[in-house]
Amino acid sequence: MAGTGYFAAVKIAAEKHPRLREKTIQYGTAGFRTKGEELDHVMFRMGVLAALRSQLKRAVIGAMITASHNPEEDNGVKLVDPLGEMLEAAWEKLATKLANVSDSDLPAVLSDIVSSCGIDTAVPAQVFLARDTRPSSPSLAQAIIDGVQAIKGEVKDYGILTTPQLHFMVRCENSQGQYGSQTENGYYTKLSNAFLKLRGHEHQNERYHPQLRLDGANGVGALKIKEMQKHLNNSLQIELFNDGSSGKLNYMCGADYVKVQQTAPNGMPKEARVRCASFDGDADRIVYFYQEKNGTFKLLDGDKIATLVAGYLKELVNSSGLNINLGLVQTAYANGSSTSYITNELQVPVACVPTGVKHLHHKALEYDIGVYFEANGHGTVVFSEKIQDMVLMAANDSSLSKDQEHAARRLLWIIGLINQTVGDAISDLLLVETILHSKGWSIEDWNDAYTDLPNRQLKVKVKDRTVIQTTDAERKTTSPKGLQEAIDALVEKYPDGRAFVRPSGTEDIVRVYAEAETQKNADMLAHEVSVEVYNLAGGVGEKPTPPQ
Ligand SMILES: CC(=O)N[C@H]1[C@@H](OP(=O)(O)O)O[C@H](CO)[C@@H](O)[C@@H]1O
Ligand SMILES: [Mg+2]
Repeated sequence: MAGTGYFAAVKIAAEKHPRLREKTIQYGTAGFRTKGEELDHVMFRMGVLAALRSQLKRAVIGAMITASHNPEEDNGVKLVDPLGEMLEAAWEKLATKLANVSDSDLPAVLSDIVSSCGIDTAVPAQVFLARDTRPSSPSLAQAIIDGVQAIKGEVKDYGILTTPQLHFMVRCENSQGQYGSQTENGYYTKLSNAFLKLRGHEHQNERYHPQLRLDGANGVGALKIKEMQKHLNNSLQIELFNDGSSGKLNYMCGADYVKVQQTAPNGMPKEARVRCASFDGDADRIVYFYQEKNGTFKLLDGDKIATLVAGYLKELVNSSGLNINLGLVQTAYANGSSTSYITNELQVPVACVPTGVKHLHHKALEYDIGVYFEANGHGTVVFSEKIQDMVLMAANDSSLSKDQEHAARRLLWIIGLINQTVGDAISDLLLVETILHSKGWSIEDWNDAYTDLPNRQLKVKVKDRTVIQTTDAERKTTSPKGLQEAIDALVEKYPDGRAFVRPSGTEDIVRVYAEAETQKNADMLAHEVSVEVYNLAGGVGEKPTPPQ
């Protein structure tokens, strides 16, 4: 087993990447994320850690440099586990510890990790590396490379990729090609082949038109959708805006801006009834939107995508006659109308889990086919191995009826179209376009399936947000005393009222969510709940002010 001596080379390499500030940094739900200039030592150390994890798992580990929807000056890093999933929770703690130790303690802490995890340092280490388009990313990538090489690991540097593309590469490599080929071209080919088969020869179908306007958030998604388009044989015509040629990354554009501000991004024409979509800065989220004739903005977020996808998969499963259990996973932020629609109209079981993609992904794996989406537009579908084999057999089983075989074949192609590792804006876009095309729907038809309940999200600053403790997938509070009773009494006053509060995992605030029959009531309920949080959970600064 390696003692601190083994890490002497790390100590020397680390001198190029010193920890300049005492500031503590945490591996949160989305990895490390802060100003780009504060991350050099963190990247170096994550390079070392990724290499050690590669040795432990005897598999390739991914390192993605991105700060997603954050401003351009920010940056961050997320590590990717062998099957393309997010880093295991126990290692998030190790990552936090390693990022925060002093330079001189680095060898000792690494040595501890090696012995407590039982890592064989003689195993070759390999790390797949990629970055988004931020100006700080190239030098941070070099810091990761230095980290991996400090313990003689090997790096495959993909340069610029979307986050889900890197997850895809890691999965392909560790599945010995079963999932696809671990190149950019392999990614485009796999998804576009499936898309073109699903689309057939007709590009237009009833009220579906193959024209889409896309807001690329001035980020990596814009570059990569252009590449994907080359493989689509003009069957989908994407008009790209905010492509990064002049605008700033995520500035007044991108999926997060559109979802949170409930408005169209800058830099795009405002034309009624045109189908539009928006990617976030690293292209792992997507939302759709359009303007009504009277100018009203309509958002089709992760809940709308989830219901569209779950409904379509349910139809295919029924037509195929296969015995498959299909479920949908949401969080408490899912609009109440979407949950009723899925449960009552689509008759698909719904599970609710705490916020954070890893919780959704984990729960979705319990179903044969698990669909999951956060309201903000991050989501995908996962298929069990057993079901993938069953669908493959059925798609080639000539003893089945024509309808059954046809449905099984479409299911098979859908499996090929989906990036199962993580939410993927490009793959989700192609999936939504496939379903709308198949149904012959305009974006308005899609939106008409159910009407969202008006809702409001607010933030409250408190001294210590950990005083708020929750249960029941964050839908109820257990502390501080009296808060849940107060929320219940407020909710009671409003028809279709629902409200909950939880401490954010990414910001130092408490989030308040409320929905009700009218926007006015949703705004009022959210405000009243905020006041209770402020009073009972140690609010700081100005008291929440009532809605105008
Ligand atoms: C209400 C909301 O949108 N919360 C977001 C946000 O988490 P918070 O813990 O709520 O800050 O960031 C997470 C990571 O990106 C994302 O998974 C989640 O959906
Ligand atoms: Mg993102």
